[in-house]
Amino acid sequence: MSLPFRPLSLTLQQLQLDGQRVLHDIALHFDTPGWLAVVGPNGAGKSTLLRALAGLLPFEGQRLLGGQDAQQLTPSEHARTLAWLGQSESIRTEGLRAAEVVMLGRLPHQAWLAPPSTQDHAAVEQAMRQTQCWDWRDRALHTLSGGERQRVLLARALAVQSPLLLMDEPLAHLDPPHQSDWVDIVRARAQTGTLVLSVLHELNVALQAQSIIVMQAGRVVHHGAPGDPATHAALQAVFEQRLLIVRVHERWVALNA
Ligand SMILES: Nc1ncnc2c1ncn2[C@@H]1O[C@H](COP(=O)(O)OP(=O)(O)OP(=O)(O)O)[C@@H](O)[C@H]1O
Repeated sequence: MSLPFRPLSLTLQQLQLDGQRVLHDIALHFDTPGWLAVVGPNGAGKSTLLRALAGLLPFEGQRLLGGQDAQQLTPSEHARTLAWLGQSESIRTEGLRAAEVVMLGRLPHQAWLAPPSTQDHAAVEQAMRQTQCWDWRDRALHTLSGGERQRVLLARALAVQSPLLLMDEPLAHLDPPHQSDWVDIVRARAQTGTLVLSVLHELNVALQAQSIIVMQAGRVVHHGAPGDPATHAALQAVFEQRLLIVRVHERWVALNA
């Protein structure tokens, strides 16, 4: 059972990496569950923003979780509250079976050295069935294809059952049917009290989110609904007017111009 939803806020004056200012002047507040997409051109700062929101990078500013300084939470409370799926994650998985990798998502729920509970096993099975990787639960992760592996890593993030779920390029390696499945999964999670923040390069998937955060040159330049003409204008501006956004079968679709 997931924890109750907690609002997440970020007030960031600046974030530097190796002495370079990568993000600046960002204020974001998420006070309801839902699915949001972060988009923008290469190098805009999307991954860095998501890492800052996840508490993985230090910055000048403040991050609040449930109204309190996120640094005040214990590591395991933080890990139960916020699950993270990184871009092209390289975890040391030699010898680990897919189900064991997904079980890593349950660590924040387990007492020190205690074996996984019935609830942990149920959460792993549910997540692996959702991402359709249960059939290869006994296979070593390194023997899986890129898309199969990504579905296992996605299951690991889902198995945490956290109220906040941050994913950087979760659709990497996924074929179109599994991209559609991912949309169904995050929509279902959003409806049951989870905030899903996802960095996406696939604009046509991002346009199905509840809300879109548009970034350019280290800043958030727009935050709005996918059907809002202001969102379309912001997307066209950051992508140098090289896309068209049109309505097809009740959906907004981005076409290369
Ligand atoms: N360690 C670093 N030192 C200096 N600059 C960095 C470092 N890591 C990233 N950057 C720079 O920070 C900027 C933002 O990078 P980030 O990965 O957040 O962009 P992004 O929007 O996710 O890009 P992409 O769409 O290409 O994945 C880029 O210009 C990048 O070159």
